[in-house]
Amino acid sequence: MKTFNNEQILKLQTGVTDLLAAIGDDPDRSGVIETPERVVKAHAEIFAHTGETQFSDYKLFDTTQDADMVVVEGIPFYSMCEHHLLPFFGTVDVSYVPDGEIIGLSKVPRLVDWASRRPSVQENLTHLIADEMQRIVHPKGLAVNVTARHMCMEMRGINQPGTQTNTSIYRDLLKTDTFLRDSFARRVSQR
Ligand SMILES: Nc1nc2c(ncn2[C@@H]2O[C@H](COP(=O)(O)OP(=O)(O)OP(=O)(O)O)[C@@H](O)[C@H]2O)c(=O)[nH]1
Repeated sequence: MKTFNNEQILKLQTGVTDLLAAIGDDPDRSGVIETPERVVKAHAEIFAHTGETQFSDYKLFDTTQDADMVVVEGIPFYSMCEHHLLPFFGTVDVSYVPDGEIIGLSKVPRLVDWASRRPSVQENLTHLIADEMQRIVHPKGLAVNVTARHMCMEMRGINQPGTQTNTSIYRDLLKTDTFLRDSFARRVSQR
């Protein structure tokens, strides 16, 4: 969780109070009187890694099994669209072919969580996860697949509940080796 300083807390609380007043609500009514404080706490979690450029909570291990493909699939994520500050959420699938080193398995969902907790768009989230996997593991091949629902498309605007969006990145062996690429694509499409 992020720790906001006093100036940030005051700005956030004032912003929420002003927003409530601006939409025609009464910021002093009992139901919302503590809302600015709650929103600060919620934002400290939701936007915990805003501005951070490198994921650091990982461990690597040596391996000699460098021909195998590792897949961590169906990792849930929740993020916030940077255009409307509304949630987008779904699942991430990550696959890589190690080149002498493997990452601790739990660190892949941790990386996804780290990347998600900032204002973003789905394409940039997909790239951030891929670029950090690349930097950390230096794999022979890498694939990242993100499937999401966007509340900015469901509860407003075009108003299309259930629409799913998909973004994917394939690099090196996972792009050029048809067996590896197709087996990853088949796994994630069958889920
Ligand atoms: N490519 C991409 N677009 C996104 C994402 N999240 C939101 N958007 C889009 O950002 C666009 C913003 O367009 P604008 O025309 O500036 O905003 P708007 O008037 O609210 O657009 P509508 O949603 O069409 O009503 C919309 O088309 C959204 O669907 C995302 O993760 N990736």
